[in-house]
Amino acid sequence: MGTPDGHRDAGPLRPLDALLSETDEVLRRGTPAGARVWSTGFPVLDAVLTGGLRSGELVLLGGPAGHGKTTLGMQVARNAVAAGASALVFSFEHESHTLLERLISLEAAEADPGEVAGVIDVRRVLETADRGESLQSLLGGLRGGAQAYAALAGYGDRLQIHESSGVTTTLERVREAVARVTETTGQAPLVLLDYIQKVPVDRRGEDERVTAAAEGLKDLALSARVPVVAISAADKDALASGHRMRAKDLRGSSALAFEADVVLIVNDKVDVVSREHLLYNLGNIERFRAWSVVSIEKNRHGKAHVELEFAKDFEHGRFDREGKEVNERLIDDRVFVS
Ligand SMILES: Nc1ncnc2c1ncn2[C@@H]1O[C@H](COP(=O)(O)OP(=O)(O)OP(=O)(O)O)[C@@H](O)[C@H]1O
Repeated sequence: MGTPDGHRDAGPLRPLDALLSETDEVLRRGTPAGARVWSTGFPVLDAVLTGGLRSGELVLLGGPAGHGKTTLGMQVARNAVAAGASALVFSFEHESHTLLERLISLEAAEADPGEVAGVIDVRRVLETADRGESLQSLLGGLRGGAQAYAALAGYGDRLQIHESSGVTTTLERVREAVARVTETTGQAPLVLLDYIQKVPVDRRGEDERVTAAAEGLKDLALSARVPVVAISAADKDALASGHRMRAKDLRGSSALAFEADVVLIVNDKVDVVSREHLLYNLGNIERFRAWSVVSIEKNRHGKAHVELEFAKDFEHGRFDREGKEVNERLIDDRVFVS
């Protein structure tokens, strides 16, 4: 039986000689024989991840509330689609029209990083329209709107948003939707799930539920040969001020960190730089507020404990793609609190 990326399904047991000839056969067909790789669209992040996100991987994206997890996840999904792949977003948090408003502005800014319409401009135009005008014509009135509309329309069904429910969107429904998108678009999608603690699982305690959800998503990544990027909420204690969020602060953290292949934690730079950078140059506080630090805390196929920084452009629902390694010393855990 064939699989989405052309590997022959020989069942779970693989003698080495069969594995060698199977790999040889795949290569001779002109197909890559390893995992499929989805570029994140962020060159420095791709470099750390040795190319991008891989089929079979569970990637956790954590961080304190409101610090850009959804923004980063949506941008990675959009970048994959812009590069010709497909993506499926399970959104337990936002309605699809809210994500569409962000996507329109993000797309406009990606085409022209100048003074294009922000998310708020897009929302205002859509919410106040009352003359029966078409979406294309409304967006045509916004700077960058026409290009954004054309790009999004061009993606067609390769980007799909699933308005998920913490009651009915079980792992089984997630699995079915991935299979459906694979079938209709002809390619296995990058999967973004926002967020893992919302997936309904029939277990008692929170840790048990998160464990079951993480196991289920890892299993899905392997069996459907897709990367699953799961956004994760922080534990209550980690939300206290003066704390650098780490993988151990994710809700249900022990199972999450164990199951995940890659763990990315987003923090505001101003919250995580060592205090000497703030004390002796007060201008740094304002400068650091404009940046987020993405810490690669776990990376099964490459270097871990790398700190990257990206300029925020939340006004356009995005981060600047040209990030870099953080130069400043970061605090380890607890910040100095006077
Ligand atoms: N139009 C806008 N202009 C500027 N900032 C905005 C705009 N819209 C949203 N933001 C900010 O962007 C930030 C990132 O939002 P995002 O939804 O990505 O965060 P998150 O980490 O996923 O949050 P949560 O944990 O609440 O889901 C938020 O702090 C929000 O206040």
